[in-house]
Amino acid sequence: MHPDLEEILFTEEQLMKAIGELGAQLSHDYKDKNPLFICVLKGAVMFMADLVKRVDVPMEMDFMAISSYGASSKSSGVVRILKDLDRSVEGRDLVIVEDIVDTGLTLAYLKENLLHRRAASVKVVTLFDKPEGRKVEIKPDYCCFEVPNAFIVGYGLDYAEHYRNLPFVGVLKRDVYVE
Ligand SMILES: O=P(O)(O)OC[C@H]1O[C@H](OP(=O)(O)OP(=O)(O)O)[C@H](O)[C@@H]1O
Ligand SMILES: Nc1nc2[nH]cnc2c(=O)[nH]1
Repeated sequence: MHPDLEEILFTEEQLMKAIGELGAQLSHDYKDKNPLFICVLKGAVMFMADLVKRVDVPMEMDFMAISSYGASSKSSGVVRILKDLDRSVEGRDLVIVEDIVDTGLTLAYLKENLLHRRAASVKVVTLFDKPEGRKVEIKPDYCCFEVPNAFIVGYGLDYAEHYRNLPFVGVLKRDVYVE
Protein backbone atom coordinates (compact mmCIF):
# COMPACT_ATOMS: atom_id res chain seq x y z
CA MET A 1 0.00 0.00 0.00
CA HIS A 2 1.13 3.60 -0.68
CA PRO A 3 2.47 5.43 2.43
CA ASP A 4 0.18 8.45 1.84
CA LEU A 5 -2.95 6.30 2.05
CA GLU A 6 -5.06 5.66 5.11
CA GLU A 7 -6.66 2.54 3.62
CA ILE A 8 -7.40 0.88 0.30
CA LEU A 9 -11.10 1.06 -0.60
CA PHE A 10 -11.13 -0.82 -3.90
CA THR A 11 -8.56 -3.20 -5.35
CA GLU A 12 -7.89 -3.42 -9.07
CA GLU A 13 -9.87 -6.70 -9.16
CA GLN A 14 -12.92 -5.09 -7.52
CA LEU A 15 -12.77 -2.15 -9.94
CA MET A 16 -12.53 -4.44 -13.00
CA LYS A 17 -15.41 -6.63 -11.85
CA ALA A 18 -17.74 -3.63 -11.38
CA ILE A 19 -16.64 -2.06 -14.67
CA GLY A 20 -17.29 -5.34 -16.47
CA GLU A 21 -20.84 -5.46 -15.10
CA LEU A 22 -21.44 -1.84 -16.06
CA GLY A 23 -20.13 -2.47 -19.58
CA ALA A 24 -22.58 -5.34 -19.99
CA GLN A 25 -25.47 -3.19 -18.74
CA LEU A 26 -24.60 -0.34 -21.12
CA SER A 27 -24.24 -2.77 -24.03
CA HIS A 28 -27.78 -3.89 -23.33
CA ASP A 29 -29.22 -0.40 -22.81
CA TYR A 30 -27.54 1.18 -25.86
CA LYS A 31 -28.05 -1.60 -28.39
CA ASP A 32 -28.67 -0.02 -31.84
CA LYS A 33 -28.13 3.56 -30.54
CA ASN A 34 -24.50 4.26 -31.50
CA PRO A 35 -23.93 6.29 -28.32
CA LEU A 36 -21.21 8.89 -27.97
CA PHE A 37 -19.20 8.32 -24.79
CA ILE A 38 -17.77 11.58 -23.45
CA CYS A 39 -14.81 11.22 -21.11
CA VAL A 40 -14.37 14.07 -18.65
CA LEU A 41 -10.61 14.57 -18.41
CA LYS A 42 -8.46 13.94 -16.63
CA GLY A 43 -9.86 11.90 -13.76
CA ALA A 44 -12.08 9.61 -15.84
CA VAL A 45 -9.40 8.56 -18.32
CA MET A 46 -8.61 5.15 -16.79
CA PHE A 47 -12.28 4.36 -16.21
CA MET A 48 -13.19 5.34 -19.78
CA ALA A 49 -10.42 3.17 -21.25
CA ASP A 50 -11.44 0.08 -19.25
CA LEU A 51 -15.18 0.67 -19.67
CA VAL A 52 -15.31 1.04 -23.47
CA LYS A 53 -13.38 -2.22 -23.89
CA ARG A 54 -16.34 -3.90 -22.20
CA VAL A 55 -19.03 -2.23 -24.31
CA ASP A 56 -19.75 -4.48 -27.25
CA VAL A 57 -22.11 -2.33 -29.32
CA PRO A 58 -21.07 0.28 -31.91
CA MET A 59 -20.14 3.49 -30.10
CA GLU A 60 -17.91 6.54 -30.45
CA MET A 61 -15.68 8.45 -28.06
CA ASP A 62 -14.93 12.09 -27.46
CA PHE A 63 -13.15 13.99 -24.71
CA MET A 64 -13.76 17.16 -22.75
CA ALA A 65 -11.48 18.87 -20.28
CA ILE A 66 -13.09 21.15 -17.75
CA SER A 67 -11.77 22.78 -14.65
CA SER A 68 -13.48 24.30 -11.68
CA TYR A 69 -11.75 27.40 -10.40
CA GLY A 70 -9.83 27.03 -7.16
CA ALA A 71 -6.78 24.94 -6.42
CA SER A 72 -8.03 23.17 -3.30
CA SER A 73 -9.58 19.73 -2.97
CA LYS A 74 -13.10 21.25 -3.11
CA SER A 75 -15.05 21.94 -6.30
CA SER A 76 -16.14 25.59 -6.65
CA GLY A 77 -18.97 25.13 -9.16
CA VAL A 78 -17.55 27.77 -11.49
CA VAL A 79 -16.64 25.64 -14.46
CA ARG A 80 -14.48 26.50 -17.45
CA ILE A 81 -14.10 24.42 -20.62
CA LEU A 82 -10.40 23.81 -21.29
CA LYS A 83 -10.91 21.42 -24.21
CA ASP A 84 -14.22 21.13 -25.99
CA LEU A 85 -15.67 18.20 -27.92
CA ASP A 86 -14.40 17.72 -31.48
CA ARG A 87 -17.82 17.41 -33.10
CA SER A 88 -21.46 18.42 -32.79
CA VAL A 89 -23.60 16.32 -30.45
CA GLU A 90 -26.91 17.36 -31.98
CA GLY A 91 -29.30 14.39 -32.06
CA ARG A 92 -26.80 12.06 -30.39
CA ASP A 93 -27.30 9.80 -27.39
CA LEU A 94 -24.60 10.91 -24.98
CA VAL A 95 -23.03 9.02 -22.11
CA ILE A 96 -20.98 11.28 -19.85
CA VAL A 97 -18.20 9.27 -18.20
CA GLU A 98 -17.08 10.70 -14.85
CA ASP A 99 -14.75 9.35 -12.20
CA ILE A 100 -16.59 10.86 -9.22
CA VAL A 101 -19.67 12.92 -8.39
CA ASP A 102 -19.23 14.86 -5.17
CA THR A 103 -20.96 18.26 -4.86
CA GLY A 104 -22.57 17.58 -8.26
CA LEU A 105 -21.66 21.08 -9.45
CA THR A 106 -19.41 19.92 -12.30
CA LEU A 107 -21.99 17.47 -13.57
CA ALA A 108 -24.92 19.90 -13.30
CA TYR A 109 -23.00 22.37 -15.45
CA LEU A 110 -21.97 19.73 -17.97
CA LYS A 111 -25.42 18.17 -18.36
CA GLU A 112 -27.03 21.54 -18.92
CA ASN A 113 -24.33 22.53 -21.39
CA LEU A 114 -24.73 19.34 -23.47
CA LEU A 115 -28.54 19.48 -23.47
CA HIS A 116 -28.27 23.03 -24.83
CA ARG A 117 -26.40 21.60 -27.79
CA ARG A 118 -29.54 19.60 -28.64
CA ALA A 119 -28.34 16.12 -27.72
CA ALA A 120 -31.09 13.50 -28.05
CA SER A 121 -30.32 12.17 -24.58
CA VAL A 122 -27.71 12.71 -21.88
CA LYS A 123 -26.99 10.01 -19.29
CA VAL A 124 -24.30 9.98 -16.66
CA VAL A 125 -22.02 7.11 -15.76
CA THR A 126 -19.76 7.49 -12.74
CA LEU A 127 -17.29 5.16 -11.15
CA PHE A 128 -17.80 6.70 -7.71
CA ASP A 129 -20.64 8.61 -6.10
CA LYS A 130 -20.19 10.56 -2.87
CA PRO A 131 -23.84 11.40 -2.03
CA GLU A 132 -22.99 13.10 1.30
CA GLY A 133 -21.05 15.80 -0.58
CA ARG A 134 -23.97 16.93 -2.72
CA LYS A 135 -24.73 20.68 -3.08
CA VAL A 136 -27.13 20.37 -6.00
CA GLU A 137 -29.69 17.65 -6.56
CA ILE A 138 -28.30 15.44 -9.28
CA LYS A 139 -28.16 11.67 -9.51
CA PRO A 140 -25.94 9.65 -11.84
CA ASP A 141 -27.83 7.21 -14.06
CA TYR A 142 -25.20 4.50 -13.59
CA CYS A 143 -22.76 4.19 -10.69
CA CYS A 144 -20.27 1.49 -9.74
CA PHE A 145 -19.62 2.39 -6.08
CA GLU A 146 -20.89 4.77 -3.41
CA VAL A 147 -18.02 6.15 -1.32
CA PRO A 148 -17.90 7.82 2.10
CA ASN A 149 -17.20 11.52 2.56
CA ALA A 150 -13.41 11.19 2.47
CA PHE A 151 -10.88 12.30 -0.13
CA ILE A 152 -10.02 9.38 -2.39
CA VAL A 153 -7.22 8.99 -4.92
CA GLY A 154 -5.94 6.46 -7.44
CA TYR A 155 -7.10 4.96 -10.75
CA GLY A 156 -7.28 8.41 -12.37
CA LEU A 157 -8.28 10.40 -9.29
CA ASP A 158 -5.63 12.85 -8.11
CA TYR A 159 -4.62 15.17 -5.38
CA ALA A 160 -2.56 18.03 -6.86
CA GLU A 161 -2.01 15.84 -9.97
CA HIS A 162 -0.45 13.00 -7.96
CA TYR A 163 -1.66 9.41 -7.42
CA ARG A 164 -3.56 9.11 -10.74
CA ASN A 165 -1.35 6.16 -11.72
CA LEU A 166 -2.23 3.95 -8.74
CA PRO A 167 -4.08 0.87 -10.03
CA PHE A 168 -6.29 0.80 -6.90
CA VAL A 169 -8.30 3.45 -5.00
CA GLY A 170 -7.69 4.54 -1.43
CA VAL A 171 -8.38 7.23 1.14
CA LEU A 172 -5.71 9.92 1.32
CA LYS A 173 -4.30 10.54 4.80
CA ARG A 174 -5.61 13.78 6.29
CA ASP A 175 -2.13 15.15 7.00
CA VAL A 176 -1.18 14.89 3.29
CA TYR A 177 -3.66 17.44 1.97
CA VAL A 178 -5.22 20.83 2.68
CA GLU A 179 -8.93 21.48 2.06
O1 LIG B 1 -19.08 16.86 -8.05
P1 LIG B 1 -17.95 17.86 -7.96
O2 LIG B 1 -17.75 18.37 -6.55
O3 LIG B 1 -18.07 18.97 -8.95
O4 LIG B 1 -16.58 17.08 -8.26
C1 LIG B 1 -16.41 16.15 -9.27
C2 LIG B 1 -15.38 16.60 -10.26
O5 LIG B 1 -14.12 16.81 -9.61
C3 LIG B 1 -13.11 16.05 -10.27
O6 LIG B 1 -12.49 16.76 -11.30
P2 LIG B 1 -11.29 17.80 -11.09
O7 LIG B 1 -11.82 19.19 -11.22
O8 LIG B 1 -10.57 17.46 -9.82
O9 LIG B 1 -10.37 17.55 -12.36
P3 LIG B 1 -9.60 16.22 -12.86
O10 LIG B 1 -10.65 15.27 -13.37
O11 LIG B 1 -8.70 16.70 -13.95
O12 LIG B 1 -8.84 15.64 -11.69
C4 LIG B 1 -13.87 14.90 -10.89
O13 LIG B 1 -13.19 14.37 -12.00
C5 LIG B 1 -15.18 15.49 -11.27
O14 LIG B 1 -15.16 16.02 -12.58
N1 LIG C 1 -9.38 12.93 -6.29
C1 LIG C 1 -10.60 13.30 -5.86
N2 LIG C 1 -11.26 14.26 -6.50
C2 LIG C 1 -12.49 14.58 -6.01
N3 LIG C 1 -13.36 15.53 -6.45
C3 LIG C 1 -14.42 15.49 -5.64
N4 LIG C 1 -14.26 14.54 -4.68
C4 LIG C 1 -13.06 13.97 -4.90
C5 LIG C 1 -12.31 12.94 -4.22
O1 LIG C 1 -12.72 12.34 -3.22
N5 LIG C 1 -11.09 12.66 -4.76
